[in-house]
Amino acid sequence: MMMKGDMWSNLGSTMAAIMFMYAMFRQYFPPQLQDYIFRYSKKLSNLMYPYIHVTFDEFTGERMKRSEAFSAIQNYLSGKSSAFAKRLKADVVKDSQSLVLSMDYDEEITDEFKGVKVWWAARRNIPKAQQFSIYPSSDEKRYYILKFHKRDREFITGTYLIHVLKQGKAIAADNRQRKLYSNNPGQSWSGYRSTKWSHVVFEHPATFDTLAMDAKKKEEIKKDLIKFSKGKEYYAKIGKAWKRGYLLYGPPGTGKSTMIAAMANFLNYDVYDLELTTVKNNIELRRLLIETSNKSIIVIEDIDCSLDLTGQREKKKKKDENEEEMDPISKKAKEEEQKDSEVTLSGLLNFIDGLWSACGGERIIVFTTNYVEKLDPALIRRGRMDKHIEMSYCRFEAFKVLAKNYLDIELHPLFGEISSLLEETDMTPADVAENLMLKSDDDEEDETCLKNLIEALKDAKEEARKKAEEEARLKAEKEEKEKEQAEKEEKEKEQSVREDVKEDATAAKEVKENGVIH
Ligand SMILES: Nc1ncnc2c1ncn2[C@@H]1O[C@H](COP(=O)(O)OP(=O)(O)OP(=O)(O)O)[C@@H](O)[C@H]1O
Ligand SMILES: [Mg+2]
Repeated sequence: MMMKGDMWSNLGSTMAAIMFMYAMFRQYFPPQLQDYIFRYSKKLSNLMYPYIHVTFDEFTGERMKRSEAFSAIQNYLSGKSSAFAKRLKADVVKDSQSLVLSMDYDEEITDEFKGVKVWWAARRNIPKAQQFSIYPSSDEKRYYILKFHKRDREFITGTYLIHVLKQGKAIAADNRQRKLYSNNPGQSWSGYRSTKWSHVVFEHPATFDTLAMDAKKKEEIKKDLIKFSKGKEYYAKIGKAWKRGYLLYGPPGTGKSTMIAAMANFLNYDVYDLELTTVKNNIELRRLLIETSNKSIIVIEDIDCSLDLTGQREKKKKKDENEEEMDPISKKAKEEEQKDSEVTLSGLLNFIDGLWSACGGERIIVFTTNYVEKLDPALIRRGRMDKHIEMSYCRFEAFKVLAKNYLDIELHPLFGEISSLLEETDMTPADVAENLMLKSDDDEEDETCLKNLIEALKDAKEEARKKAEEEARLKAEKEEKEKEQAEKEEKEKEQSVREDVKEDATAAKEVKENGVIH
């Protein structure tokens, strides 16, 4: 057995021999010959080293989009790593209830597929200046390296990598925790991985089952969404970008935002809630669009309030009382933040269907508004907003959904009265729902709720009647006043005509008598 001391002395003498040979080589061989020898020794080592390395960077392209391949590989390897790697990183996913393990940096694992062996390694490059920071660096570069034998090149590039991507995407779909993104005005775009979108986990409980609206209309929307989500080939065939625009309009409290949540839950999509008033200009708008991911709904709420259709935005600036006392840097940052947005209608139209809007695909764009008539026709024409959905006041069909959800009843003797009241009165689903909220666990409460609703509907009906009466009275008053004014004007006109005729007659008489013309 070799002793420790022997081993070190052997290693030392081998190193010394190599260094001696290198020095001889530099001294006695001419530079051209050195080059030649280097080139051939490299070729020789390539011949002797039979492996190929492929790198998969986390961020790719000029705009530094997160690579789909990287994410898929990460997911694929997470399953393998938890079984084989010795050092793992842990992450919480899916309602914070399960842990996903992935291999740690500088760790390597072996994978085997159809009898072919490959090696995967996770690496990262930390910029020198930040190597000693305790916080994760935003410029850190992460990548995976795949190593395989060169004889397997065709199999790996043709079959294995496709298998990895497919599996990775399937695992991602299983673990997917949906997100609600919002654009953050404070955040900067410095650092190549930063984004203005910040997110929280999307956990809205609304579904199409709980959405109160006409059943036929609901089915139609669901069908439309399914057709869209399965339409990749169809959209490619007809040469259209894979996206669809929905315009939801109706009075406040009729379920427009609830519908968006139901759509996202139905399709399992992320939601990007775009606050247009904080977007500085069209370029920033385009960049925000590019940074959205596939399978997402981009929402612009109250579009009529966020964009003045002449191209100028509403002035929102309020003078901050403390602004005078601020130091110059904070003041500049504040001014920058408060600057009026310069997003124009044409910028928004470009966002919806310009060339950039086609990057990625599988996106739904939803606009909501309370006043559809205020919108520029160019914004809502078919092709941009493909489907217009009116969210209206609660009628009996919608009420039945709410009664089932809130009180768990499908039939009740009071339904008849409620039905006719709902046909005569405009009450929003939000108001109906409020009346159906149980105030205690008492079983008798169902009936109390329905009676309360009937009272509320009667009050609303009475109020609407009074309002209509008042409006009719005001209208009649206005018409009476207009009539009086018109009569007065008519009389004055007649009077002035009469006076003119009289004056003319006097003048004619004077001419006749004196031959004078005034
Ligand atoms: N159609 C509906 N089905 C079920 N619940 C509804 C419906 N409409 C309204 N609601 C209830 O009323 C509340 C308010 O609705 P929502 O925020 O979706 O209205 P909105 O149309 O987006 O209003 P706004 O125009 O003010 O944004 C929701 O939390 C929901 O509980
Ligand atoms: Mg809303």
